[in-house]
Amino acid sequence: MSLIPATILTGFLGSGKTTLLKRVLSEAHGQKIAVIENEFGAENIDNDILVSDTQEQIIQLSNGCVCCTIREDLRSTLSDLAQRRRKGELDFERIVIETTGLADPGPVAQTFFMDDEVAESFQLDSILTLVDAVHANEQLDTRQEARRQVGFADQIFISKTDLVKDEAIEALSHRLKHMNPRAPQRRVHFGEVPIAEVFDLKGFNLNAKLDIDPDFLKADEGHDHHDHDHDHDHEHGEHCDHPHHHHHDDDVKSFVFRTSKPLSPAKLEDFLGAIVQVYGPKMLRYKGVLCLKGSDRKVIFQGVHQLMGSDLGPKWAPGEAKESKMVFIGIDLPKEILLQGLEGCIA
Ligand SMILES: Nc1nc2c(ncn2[C@@H]2O[C@H](COP(=O)(O)OP(=O)(O)OP(=O)(O)O)[C@@H](O)[C@H]2O)c(=O)[nH]1
Repeated sequence: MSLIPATILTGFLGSGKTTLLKRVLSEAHGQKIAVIENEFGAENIDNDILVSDTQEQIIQLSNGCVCCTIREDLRSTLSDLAQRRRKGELDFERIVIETTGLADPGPVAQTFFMDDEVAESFQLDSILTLVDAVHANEQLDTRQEARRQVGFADQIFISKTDLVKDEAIEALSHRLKHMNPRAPQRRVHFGEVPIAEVFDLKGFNLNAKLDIDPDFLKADEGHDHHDHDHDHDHEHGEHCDHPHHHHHDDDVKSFVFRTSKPLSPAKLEDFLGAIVQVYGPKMLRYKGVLCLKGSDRKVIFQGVHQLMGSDLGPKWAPGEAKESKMVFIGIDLPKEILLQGLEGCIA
């Protein structure tokens, strides 16, 4: 049986991974695609966003990051999928793994080489990295995960170019080229991209990854992911000596707000508008599915720093509990202020 091509979709928080994936799934008519969704927060919002008419299998790996704490889940999920496919219980031709925005793609890619069972069934086709034209410079300046995502990319997609001047995009593109000269770059508008530039790129080049990470093919016992007091901030992933070390669980935290009472759209707009003015820089990512008073449809609300927006989602299903849930991911977020303020937005 031929190997199942696998694509790792990565990119910092809110860079447009789900938007691109949704687009690809709806365009890839006739292809059966299994999707592994990994979210950092305790609630899976992407599931609500990723409603698609195609028949892909969507498997959730929530509440932990696939590159570290739940890496074993990824391994077992992949072998389980391959086994069920062999038995004829599942039918899919390829797999896409959407990582959390805080994932280091290195260890995720490693799974395809280090684990015999996975390696026997899957072949890593490429790592696709979304780069948010609005926030990338700051993310690359401050977050090692963002730099690793660019360093490991086989293909870079620059999103949100509609919000940024051309000169700024060119400067960003230049910076990305400097960080990763091998990866072709392409601008994408709300995930619009020809499918031929997403699948079967045969882009994964092991030698290039070994340049970035000489330990890529070594078993990582002894690597402790969270117990390091140094953070090697190299612009070039290529020169990082300690690629497995990262800190996202330490400084980035998430929490969830839930209510089963409808929210007032006006109060919510006022409150969130004010909150992002003050705490926007710390608000790496927030998203939610909301039940607003006067609306029979779900409202999908989300943002990155000061940039927020909402879309109408599907209708609440008959009998479905109309619960609003919002996940906030950030650094030193004022959890109590946010939770109390949101309570105050109940209609
Ligand atoms: N203006 C603009 N907005 C975009 C574009 N692509 C995505 N977005 C918006 O950016 C926000 C984040 O997009 P997502 O696709 O959810 O990002 P993500 O990378 O999946 O986010 P996480 O999984 O939370 O890390 C959403 O509000 C999108 O509508 C784009 O090209 N232009």
